[in-house]
Amino acid sequence: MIQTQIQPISTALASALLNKINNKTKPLGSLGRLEKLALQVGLIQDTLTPELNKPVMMVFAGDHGIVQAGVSPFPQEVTQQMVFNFLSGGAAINIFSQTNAMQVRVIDAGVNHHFGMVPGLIDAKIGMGTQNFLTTPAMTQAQCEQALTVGISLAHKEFESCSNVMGFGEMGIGNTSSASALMAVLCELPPEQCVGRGTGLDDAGLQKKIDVIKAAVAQHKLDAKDACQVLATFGGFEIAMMVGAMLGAAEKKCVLLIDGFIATSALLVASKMQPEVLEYCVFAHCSNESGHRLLLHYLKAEPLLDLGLRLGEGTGAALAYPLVKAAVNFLNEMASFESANVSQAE
Ligand SMILES: Cc1cc2ncn([C@H]3O[C@H](COP(=O)(O)O)[C@@H](O)[C@H]3O)c2cc1C
Ligand SMILES: O=C(O)c1cccnc1
Repeated sequence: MIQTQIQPISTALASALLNKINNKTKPLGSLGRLEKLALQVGLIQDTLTPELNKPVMMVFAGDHGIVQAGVSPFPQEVTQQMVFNFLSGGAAINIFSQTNAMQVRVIDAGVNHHFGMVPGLIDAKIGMGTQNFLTTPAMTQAQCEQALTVGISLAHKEFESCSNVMGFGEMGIGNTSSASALMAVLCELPPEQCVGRGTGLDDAGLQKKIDVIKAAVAQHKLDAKDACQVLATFGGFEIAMMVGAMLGAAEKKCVLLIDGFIATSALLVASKMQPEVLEYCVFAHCSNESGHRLLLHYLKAEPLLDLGLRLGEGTGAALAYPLVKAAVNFLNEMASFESANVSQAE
């Protein structure tokens, strides 16, 4: 059903890259995580001189029927209001992307609003928000497949316009509930460990959200191995499209910048479909959303930043991008012991 073929990254240049890194004018290993990043990007691009071109931040927006169960403190219309905010450049993701020279794409994957022709908005609407997954699957298999296919082609389009580094962000009131349900089923974990306060639920709100996710997981009795069905049942249109875009980007050997809890839940789904996608990922940060740390641990991912963010939109991914750039730049531009005439350790 998935039309992507992701190659495992070639390790042919691993020792040459390590050699290049180790010969830079610094004590062995002293650039820590940046050295691992430089190696990863070199391997992804299969070159000793990687380049990061046209970084793009793809922000997928969609609405969620599960909001009817009272799982978010914010009303659903915030999703469409934030889409307008993204388009006029006023959201956190606009500011951080601009800070780091990343282009922002705003994609309507399934917001419950008729936008009509709005300049700058990519119309990829699958539906007017999902169904309430407490009672029925969030979307049909056909809608899920359509979202995946469109996501793949959006990433391919960016690659064809010369982008080889892509960040993934989202907007959708209620989507931490989707992400929690996806995590609980696919990681086979108790919902309590996967549910957090989202945009700021109080203790009673959190307990209610846990009860809702528990009831939904119990109601659908899904097979953890059927990632497509799990995605269709609990996903949002923006999450499903992000899954497709991640697979499409990895197929083209791009560097993927993975944001917070929701983007990581999309990657979890993608990794169940094609595990090789993980080799292309840079895990930007650990969100304060309860569940993200455990999800990262499950994926054996080491996040770069831990800033107490809990926003989404791609903000963590945009903030981590300069570290990836710094890694590539040191690999390409830093002097070696030989070129700078510096003595090595004895
Ligand atoms: C103004 C505003 C801007 C946001 N930007 C991202 N989110 C984040 O919060 C939402 C998920 O939280 P929950 O599941 O609790 O609704 C998503 O839209 C996510 O991107 C926002 C939320 C709000 C209110
Ligand atoms: O980590 C995230 O992506 C997140 C956390 C809380 C609310 N929205 C997004």
